[in-house]
Amino acid sequence: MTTKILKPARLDFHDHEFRYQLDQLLAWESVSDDKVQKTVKEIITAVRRLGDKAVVDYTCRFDRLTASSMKELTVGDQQLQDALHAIPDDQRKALETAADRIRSYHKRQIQESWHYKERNGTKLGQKVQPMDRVGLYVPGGQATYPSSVLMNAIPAHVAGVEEIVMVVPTPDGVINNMVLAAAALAGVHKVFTIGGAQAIAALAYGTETIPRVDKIVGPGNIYVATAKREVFGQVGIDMIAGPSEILVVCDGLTDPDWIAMDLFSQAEHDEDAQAILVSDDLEFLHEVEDCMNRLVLELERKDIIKASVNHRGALIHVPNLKAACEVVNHIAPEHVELSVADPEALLPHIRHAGAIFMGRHTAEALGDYCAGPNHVLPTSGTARFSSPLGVYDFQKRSSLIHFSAKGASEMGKVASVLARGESLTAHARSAEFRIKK
Ligand SMILES: NC(=O)c1ccc[n+]([C@@H]2O[C@H](COP(=O)([O-])OP(=O)(O)OC[C@H]3O[C@@H](n4cnc5c(N)ncnc54)[C@H](O)[C@@H]3O)[C@@H](O)[C@H]2O)c1
Ligand SMILES: N[C@H](CO)Cc1c[nH]c[nH+]1
Ligand SMILES: [Zn+2]
Repeated sequence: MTTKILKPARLDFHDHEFRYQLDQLLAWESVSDDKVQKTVKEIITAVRRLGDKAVVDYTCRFDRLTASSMKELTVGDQQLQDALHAIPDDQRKALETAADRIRSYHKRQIQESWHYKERNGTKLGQKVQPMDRVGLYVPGGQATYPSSVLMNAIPAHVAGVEEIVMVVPTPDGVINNMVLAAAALAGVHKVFTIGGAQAIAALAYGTETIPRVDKIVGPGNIYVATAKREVFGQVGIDMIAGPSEILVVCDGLTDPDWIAMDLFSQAEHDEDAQAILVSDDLEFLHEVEDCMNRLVLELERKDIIKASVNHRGALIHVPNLKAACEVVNHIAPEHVELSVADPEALLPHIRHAGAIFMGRHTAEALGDYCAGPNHVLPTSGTARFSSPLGVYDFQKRSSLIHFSAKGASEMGKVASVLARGESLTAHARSAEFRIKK
């Protein structure tokens, strides 16, 4: 008998410790890890004090480079265009197809300015405008992500952002041409080959070379996520998009090989990634575990998958699919696959998930690349209050208020009473000056 290398946790909905066991598995300790926070704070302080020099030093240390100035970490326009021409035809076509689909999906998210007029001529509304300058974080530590370039940059472009600055780490100095080609295709304006907390700090505070941005978006590892949380307030951020997660709900009738590989598709991102299968068919859970143990041997990233599945993976037995939806809502996963005969019937019960993949044929991997919706999604339960990255993340709103003389006189009386109730007499008198005598 061969020993199984993958041993995901086995949980049972009816076990009296089920909630406790599940919460233990969900805790992503590293986010609040004191050591990570200390490191990130030190990096941010150094970048604020020393600018480019600190960015270059940390980049050399963490990405194993030998650069001596930011010039060596800056990618010029010509290099982006060269990369676009250098990649093989099939890669260029796939990037273009994905870009077209992402663009056409995101165009539907554009928010327009609006206003209305009251009877006395007063006009009220909201002016929607793009941000001036945004920073895109494209991860690059353990894998390269041309798809994340498209997912970050296209919505920014559709929103009309004037300047799009991208950062991407290049460990050991290896630059991925497809990443640069995607940046050229998506209309990124500036690219720096830096990553981690030093890149986030540079975008948030600016350095001699790196312009300070208004908002930083994009996924990343614990250092990136912790740094984004730390600089929030100085700049806007989109969400905490950390290690990838997949939760598959299956009625036991999908090919177990498909389900095993769907789980691996997210486990292979990161040792901290999380892959969970929930089913009302106990026999099917055993079958999937066997498939996982057979298929993992064929995969290049088996070590990462092993760490992810054995530390954070789970096979959960539930009494029925309604209970499966309760589990989904408790976890609020980044991705949920409804691999069941009638996904529409389950949909009304799903309240919290970054993206919902409907039916046996909808592999989550399609959403990662080319379905059209964004793959930058809330993780670690934050789908309870966060949404996918979208055009709305790159637009901001200002209220519009234009009183007619009659409107100012009428509302002046209301404001006066409220202001005096707050003992703010300058407010009251400012409103009262406009009341018709
Ligand atoms: N949620 C999403 O939308 C989404 C999309 C794509 C990827 N992801 C996730 O993004 C993450 C990418 O992580 P990654 O590591 O591959 O790349 P990354 O670019 O996020 O991190 C690499 C950087 O981390 C920093 N770093 C590494 N070790 C460090 C240390 N000991 N001290 C200080 N800094 C250190 C370095 O500066 C390095 O450049 C994965 O977890 C993946 O699952 C999420
Ligand atoms: N699954 C990731 C989001 O969690 C996105 C991605 C990019 N490439 C492959 N997958
Ligand atoms: Zn993925």
